[in-house]
Amino acid sequence: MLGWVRVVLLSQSSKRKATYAVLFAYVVALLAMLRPHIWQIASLVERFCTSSVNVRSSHETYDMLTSWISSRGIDNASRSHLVKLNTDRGALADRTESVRRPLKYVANSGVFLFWYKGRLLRYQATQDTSGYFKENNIAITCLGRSGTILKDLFQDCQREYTWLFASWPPGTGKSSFSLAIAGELNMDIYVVRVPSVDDESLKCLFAELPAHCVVLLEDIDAVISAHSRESEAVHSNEQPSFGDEKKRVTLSGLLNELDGVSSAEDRVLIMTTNHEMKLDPALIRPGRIDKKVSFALADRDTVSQIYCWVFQSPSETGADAQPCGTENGLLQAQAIQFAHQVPEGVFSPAEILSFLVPYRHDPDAAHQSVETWVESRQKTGRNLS
Ligand SMILES: Nc1ncnc2c1ncn2[C@@H]1O[C@H](COP(=O)(O)OP(=O)(O)OP(=O)(O)O)[C@@H](O)[C@H]1O
Repeated sequence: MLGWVRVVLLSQSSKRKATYAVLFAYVVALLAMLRPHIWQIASLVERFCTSSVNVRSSHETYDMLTSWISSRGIDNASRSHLVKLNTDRGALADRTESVRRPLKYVANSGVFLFWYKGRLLRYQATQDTSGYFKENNIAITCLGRSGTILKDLFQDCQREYTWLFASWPPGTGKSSFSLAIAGELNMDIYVVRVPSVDDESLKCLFAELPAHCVVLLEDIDAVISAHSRESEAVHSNEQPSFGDEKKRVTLSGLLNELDGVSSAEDRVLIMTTNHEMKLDPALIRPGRIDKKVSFALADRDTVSQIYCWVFQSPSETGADAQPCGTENGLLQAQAIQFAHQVPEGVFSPAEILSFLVPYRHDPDAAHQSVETWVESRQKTGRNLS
C-alpha cells in the first residue's frame, strides 16, 4: 500500500506533496498496526500524561462546575440529563422562590471535549450506582502533568457561581457608593434599613422626605411578599399572625411608597441587597429600577487601590489625590506586589481594608502577614473550599 501511494504522487512531480503523502501513509499504516492496542495506549496516556479533577454531586463544587458547564452548553449533546433548579444549595430557599428559578440540565453520562483558555479539556460524566444512593460524578481532564489549567477552571467556576447564585458577601461598597453619589450630587441622603421598619413607619418616613434628596433603602430583600407569608405559615404549621406582619414592610406597602418617590423629580432612590435572587420581580421590574449595579468581591485592581489608599502619605490625602498615580512609583509597585498575594474574587473590599488598617504604619509587616491571613481565611471555609 505504501509503495502504491508513493508512485501515484511522484507522477505529479511535486516533491513536497510526495513527502507529505509518504508521511501520511506512514501515519495511517502506524495507526492500522496499533489499532488492536489503541485502548491500552489510550489508557497509558491517560494514566501517565494527563491530570484530572473529580467532583461528586454531593459536594457544592459540583453545582459550581455544572452551572459553568451548562451555561456554555458544553454537554448539550448528551441524551440523558438530570434536571435541577438553578439555585444556591447553601441558601434556605423559600419553596415559592423555586417557581422563579431557571432550570439547569446536567448530563448524567457521556464524554465531552471543550476548549478552555486555549487548552482542550475533557469532561466525563458518570453515575456511581454501587452504593444505596446513586451519585453523579464528573471528571475534568487535561493533557499534561500540571493541573494549573484545571485549578484556573475551578476558580472561574467559583467566581461565576458566587456572582450568580450565592448571597454576596457584605462589605463590597454598596452603602459607601450611595453616600458618594449623594456627595457628588450635593444632596442630603436619607437611609432606611428595611428590616427595622414596617409599612406604617415607612409611610411616615416617606411623607417627610424633602423634594430634593437621595433615599437609600438598605437590605430590601427583607420585604415580605404575600406568597412568602403564606409559605411561612405553611412551614410553621400556623395561621399567619397579623400582629407579626405589622413589624415588617410588605411588598405592596413598599411598592406604594416607591411609586410615590420615583414619581417625584429630583429624588434619587437607591436600593441595596445581598440576596438578589430573593427579590420579587415586581420590585425590580424595568420602569421601577432604571439601573442595576453589581458589586463584586475585590479584584486585583481594587486590592491595589485599597493598598495605596491605606499607605499613602498624609500629604497625599485629599479629594483629588491620586495615591497610586505613576509619580508614586514605589507605592504603586508595592501595591501591585500585595495585590498578587491576595487571590482575586475571594475577599470583599471591607475585609481587605480591615486586614490592612492595623498595619498602616508598617507596610512590610502587612506583606509578611498576608499569606498567613489568606491561608487562615481559606481554612475557615471562606469562599475557597
Ligand atoms: N471599593 C472599595 N474601596 C475601599 N473601601 C471600600 C470599598 N468597598 C467597601 N469599602 C469599605 O468597606 C466598608 C464597608 O463598605 P459598605 O458598608 O459600603 O459595604 P456594603 O456593601 O454596603 O455592606 P453591607 O452589605 O454590609 O451593607 C467601608 O468601610 C468601606 O469604606
